[in-house]
Amino acid sequence: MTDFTDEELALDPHFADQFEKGFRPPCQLYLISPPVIGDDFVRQLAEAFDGGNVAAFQLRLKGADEEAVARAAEPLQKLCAEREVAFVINDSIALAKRLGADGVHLGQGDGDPREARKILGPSVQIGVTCHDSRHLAMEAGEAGADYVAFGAFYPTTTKETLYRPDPSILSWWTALFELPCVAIGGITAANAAPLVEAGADFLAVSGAVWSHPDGARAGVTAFAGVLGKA
Ligand SMILES: Cc1ncc(COP(=O)(O)OP(=O)(O)O)c(N)n1
Ligand SMILES: Cc1nc(C(=O)O)sc1CCOP(=O)(O)O
Ligand SMILES: [Mg+2]
Repeated sequence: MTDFTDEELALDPHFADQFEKGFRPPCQLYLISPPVIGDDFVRQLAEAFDGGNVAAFQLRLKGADEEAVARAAEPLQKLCAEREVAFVINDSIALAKRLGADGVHLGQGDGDPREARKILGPSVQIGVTCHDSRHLAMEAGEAGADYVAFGAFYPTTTKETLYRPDPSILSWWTALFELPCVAIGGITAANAAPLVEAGADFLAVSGAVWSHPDGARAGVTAFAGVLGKA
């Protein structure tokens, strides 16, 4: 654990200089699977992809054992490859390695990003949960993460959450660092605008897509109006 405060890090020009300032692409959608999926989920995911541009898909099956996640992953990973959507495994560096996933998402208790990099190599995307903490985000950047995730910005029934960042953490991050930031937690097409305006590079969304009353395709399409409008 690096021993310095948020304030010290924020003022450290060397740390900030690790990331070149430059062009930020428009905010994109990062789709998170429901925590439990049925046999029909490949079709639902294809429908979601038909609804608009999705940059990444995270397979997040909480409580399922590795074999079950690996079985579920096979057709989903194939579909993602066909649609040029990055396929990200939640929680498990070992499973991401075994499947040849495009990325792994690590919570604060899911493993060390430096260890993940050693195991997965330079081209696999490593994301790190940073809750509402500038300090955790700077540590993740220093450890070689490819993105940092802040949340939960809004109440959500998908996961029990303890943190509620202000959108200004996104503008603070993007003003200092080129490393992409992800906003997550209770995000809908109706409440996403402040996050996009604050500089989120990705909106990570689950419930608003999978529980959309008109289906997952409409759930993705609903975000078209707010994405990239900062
Ligand atoms: C993009 C993204 N951000 C945050 C999380 C949450 O990760 P974690 O804190 O490890 O919680 P679980 O998702 O494992 O319950 C995420 N999965 N994806
Ligand atoms: C998986 C997850 N992580 C969060 C965090 O705050 O780190 S919130 C969350 C749930 C995301 O699903 P929904 O879009 O349905 O709220
Ligand atoms: Mg996790």
